Amino acid sequence: MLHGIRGVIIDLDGTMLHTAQDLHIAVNRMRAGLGLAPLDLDTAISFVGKGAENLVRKTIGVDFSESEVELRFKEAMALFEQHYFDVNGEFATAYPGVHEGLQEMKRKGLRLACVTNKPIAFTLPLLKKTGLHDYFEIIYGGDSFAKKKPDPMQLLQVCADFGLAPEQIVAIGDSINDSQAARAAGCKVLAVPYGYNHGQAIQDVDSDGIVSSLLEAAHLISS
Ligand SMILES: O=C(O)COP(=O)(O)O
Ligand SMILES: [Mg+2]
Repeated sequence: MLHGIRGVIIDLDGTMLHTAQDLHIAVNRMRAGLGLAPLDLDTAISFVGKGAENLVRKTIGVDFSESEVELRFKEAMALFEQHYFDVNGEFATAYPGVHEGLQEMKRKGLRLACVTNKPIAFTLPLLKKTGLHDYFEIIYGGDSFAKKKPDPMQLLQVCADFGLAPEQIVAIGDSINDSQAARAAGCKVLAVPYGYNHGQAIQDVDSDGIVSSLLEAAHLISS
C-alpha cells in the first residue's frame, strides 16, 4: 500500500492509451514524404516517450547523419505534425482497467492530473476522443513548459497547482522518463509493464512498485 497519497499524476502514451498504431502510421507517412522506406512498429515505438521532436529526430536518424537530421528536421517535423493530426486517436485504445482505475481513484477523492510528453495540441483532442479528458483537473503536455519529463518541471507544477507536497503525490507511468521525473520531483512512482519503455524491461526502472493496471494502482493507493 502507498499511504498518505492525495493526488495522482498519470502518463498518457503507453500508460492510459495504446497509441502505437497512430504514431507508427504518422511516422511512416512522414518518412514517405522524405523519400524514406517505412520502419517496423517496434522500431518506431522504441523512439516514443521523449516528445514529438525527439521522435522525429530519431525516426529520420535511422537513415540520415546527425547534420542531415538537423538540416531536414523542420521539414520532417511539419510532415509528422500534419500526418499525426490526421490520424491521432483513430486506432488509439485505452488499456484494460484504465477507466475503472480512474473511476476508483475519483471515488477515493484523489486529485488527478495527466502529464505527458506529447505536445498539448495532440493531447487534448486525443483525451477527448477517447473519453478520458474529464477525469482530469489538470493536463500538461510536453510543450506546456520549458522542460518535459525526465525533468520534474511539469510534476512540480502539478504539486503547486494542487497545493500538495510531492510525497503526497504518486506518478504512474510506463517509462524511465516518468520514473526519473517523479524521483527528481520527490513524488512516489508506480510503473506499468505493458507500455513503451524504449524497448527496455520496466523491472530495470526505479519505482515503488509495478502494477498490472490503473485499477490495481487505485487499490494500492490510500490517503
Ligand atoms: O509523446 C511522447 O513522447 C510520449 O508521451 P508520454 O509517454 O509522456 O505520454
Ligand atoms: Mg508513456
